[in-house]
Amino acid sequence: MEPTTFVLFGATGDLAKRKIYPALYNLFLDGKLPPSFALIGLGRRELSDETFRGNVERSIRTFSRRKVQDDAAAVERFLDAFRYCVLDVGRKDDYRKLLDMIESREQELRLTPNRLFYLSVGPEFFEPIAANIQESGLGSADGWKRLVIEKPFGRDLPSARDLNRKLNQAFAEHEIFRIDHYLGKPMVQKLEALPRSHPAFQALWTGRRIASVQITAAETVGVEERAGYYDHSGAIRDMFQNHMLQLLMMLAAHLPAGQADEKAGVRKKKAVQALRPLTKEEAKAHVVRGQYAAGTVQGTPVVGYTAEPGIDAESANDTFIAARLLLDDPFWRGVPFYIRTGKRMSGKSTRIVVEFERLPGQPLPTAEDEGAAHDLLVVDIGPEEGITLRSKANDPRRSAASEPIRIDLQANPDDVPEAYENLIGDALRGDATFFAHWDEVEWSWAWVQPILEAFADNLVPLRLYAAGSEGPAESDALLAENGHRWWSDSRNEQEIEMKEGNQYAYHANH
Ligand SMILES: NC(=O)C1=CN([C@@H]2O[C@H](COP(=O)(O)OP(=O)(O)OC[C@H]3O[C@@H](n4cnc5c(N)ncnc54)[C@H](OP(=O)(O)O)[C@@H]3O)[C@@H](O)[C@H]2O)C=CC1
Ligand SMILES: O=C1O[C@H](COP(=O)(O)O)[C@@H](O)[C@H](O)[C@H]1O
Repeated sequence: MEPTTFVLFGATGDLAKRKIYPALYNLFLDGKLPPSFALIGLGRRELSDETFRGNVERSIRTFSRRKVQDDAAAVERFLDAFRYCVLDVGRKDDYRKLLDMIESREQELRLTPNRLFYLSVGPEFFEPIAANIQESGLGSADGWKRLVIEKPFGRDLPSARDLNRKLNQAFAEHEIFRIDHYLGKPMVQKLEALPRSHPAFQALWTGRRIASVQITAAETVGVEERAGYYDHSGAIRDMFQNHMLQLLMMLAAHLPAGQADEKAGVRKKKAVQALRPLTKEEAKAHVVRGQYAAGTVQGTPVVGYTAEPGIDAESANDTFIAARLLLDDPFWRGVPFYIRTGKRMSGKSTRIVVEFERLPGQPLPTAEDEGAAHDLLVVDIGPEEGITLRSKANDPRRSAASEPIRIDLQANPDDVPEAYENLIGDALRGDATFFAHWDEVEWSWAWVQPILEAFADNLVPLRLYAAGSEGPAESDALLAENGHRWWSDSRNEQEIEMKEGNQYAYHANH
C-alpha cells in the first residue's frame, strides 16, 4: 500500500473517538495500514501531541472490537504515527500551518505526498474545507489526494447537487469517497453476489418468481441526544434516502448472466434509475409516515417523540417511514420492494427478506399455516449476521422431499471487521466500490424529493405508533393491499422460524 498522510478534520469528535480510531487500530493489527503512515488530527481545541495520543489510546481501549492487550509496544507503534494541529475551518492561516506540518512529516518520514482528507465534521463544513484545501495548496502536491466525506450529503436534491458541484471544484469524482456505513457492513458487501454465492440460492434466483422483497432497519433507540439534527432530518433523510436505498441497490444490482462483468457501480446505478418515480400527489398511496408515541420498549417505558428533550412539542417529524417501490427493469418488473425503517420499534434488526412464490405442487397452506411463508431467503445484516433459507416445500412433516441441508460457515464474530474498518481500508487503497457514488446519491435524492415535498405539504398523514411496536398499522395495510405481510417483525418471527432441520443456514465466512 502506498505511503499516506491521513488528515483528519474533526479529530476531537464523537465519530473519530467511537469509530475512526478503533478502525485504524484494527487495520494496524491486521497489517492493513500502509507501512509508511502519518496521521494529523485537527480541531479547534488546543491539544498537545501527547494529550491527543492519550485520547486516541483511550478510544481504542474503550471501543476497539479487539482488546488492547498488554502489548504496549504495539500500541506505542500505532500511536507513534499520530500528531495534532489546531485548525479552525474558517481560518485561512490555519491551513498554511497545516501544510507546513504535513510537509515536514512527509520529509521526516520520506513519504510520497499522498494525502487522504477525512471530513468527520458537520456537513456545513464540507464545502469550505474542500475549497480551503484547494486554495491553500494542500491538495496540489505531487501525489494522489482523496476526500472522504461523512453523511449527510445534502438535505434534498438541489442542496446535494450544489454541494457536489462545489466539491468538484477541488476534487474529481474519482477522488471523492462518500461514506455510507451500511455499505461497509460485511453482509451488505455480499448482497450483489448473493444469488451466485451458493447453488441453492442460484437455483432459487433463476428458477423461481420472486413475490416481494422486504428491507427493514428497525431500531429500539429514540432520538437520543441528536434532537437538533434529527428533528430537521427525520427517518427519510437520516436512513431512507441513503442506507435503505443503498441496500435496495445492492440487492437489485443483480442482472442476467451475460452482463455479469459490468461493474457493480454501473449495475447499482441502473437499479436506482429503474425505480419508478412517484409524484408528490402519489406519495400518500405508497408511503407511510410515522412518529413514535409513548410506549414500552423491551420492558422499559419511554416517552413519545414530542416529549423528548430538545424536540418541538408540535413537531411533525417522521421517526418511521415505510414505502412500496417498483423497478422498471426486466428482472424486477412486478416485484414490489417494501422498505421500512423506524426508531423505538420492538427490536434492533436490519434484515432483508426475499419471498418466493409458491411452486406448483408445493403443499398448500393448511388452516394451521394460514398466512405462513412460502420460501423465504432471509439475510440478516445486523446485529446478527447470516443467511437463512426457510422452505415449506422441504418440511419433512408434509412431504418426502429432500433431506435438509445445513451449510454453516459461521466465522468467529471477533474476526468480523467493523463497517468503518472495511471502508477506511478501502479508501486507503483507493477502492471506491463500497462508497456512495454521485450518480447513486443524485438518483436517490431525485426519487425521494417528491416525498419530501409531500411531507412538507402534509399530503402524507403523520401516523402515531406506540414505542416498542412494529410501526403504524398503516404500514401493515400497505403490504396487505398486495396480499403481502412483513416477514421481519417479532409478530411473524415464530411463523417463519421452523424446525432446525428445515432451514438452510449459510453464515458468512469472512
Ligand atoms: N457520531 C456518529 O455516530 C456519526 C457521525 N456522522 C457524521 O460525522 C460527522 C462528525 O460527527 P461527530 O463526530 O458526531 O460530531 P461532533 O460534534 O462530536 O464532532 C465535531 C468535530 O468537528 C470539530 N469542529 C467543529 N467546529 C469546528 C470548526 N469551526 N473548525 C474545526 N473543527 C471544528 C470539533 O472539534 P473542536 O470542537 O475541537 O473544534 C469536533 O472534532 C458529521 O458529519 C456527522 O453527521 C455520521 C454517522 C455517525
Ligand atoms: O446513520 C445512522 O445509522 C444509525 C443506525 O446504524 P446501525 O449500523 O446501528 O444500523 C442510526 O441510529 C442513525 O440515526 C443514523 O444516523
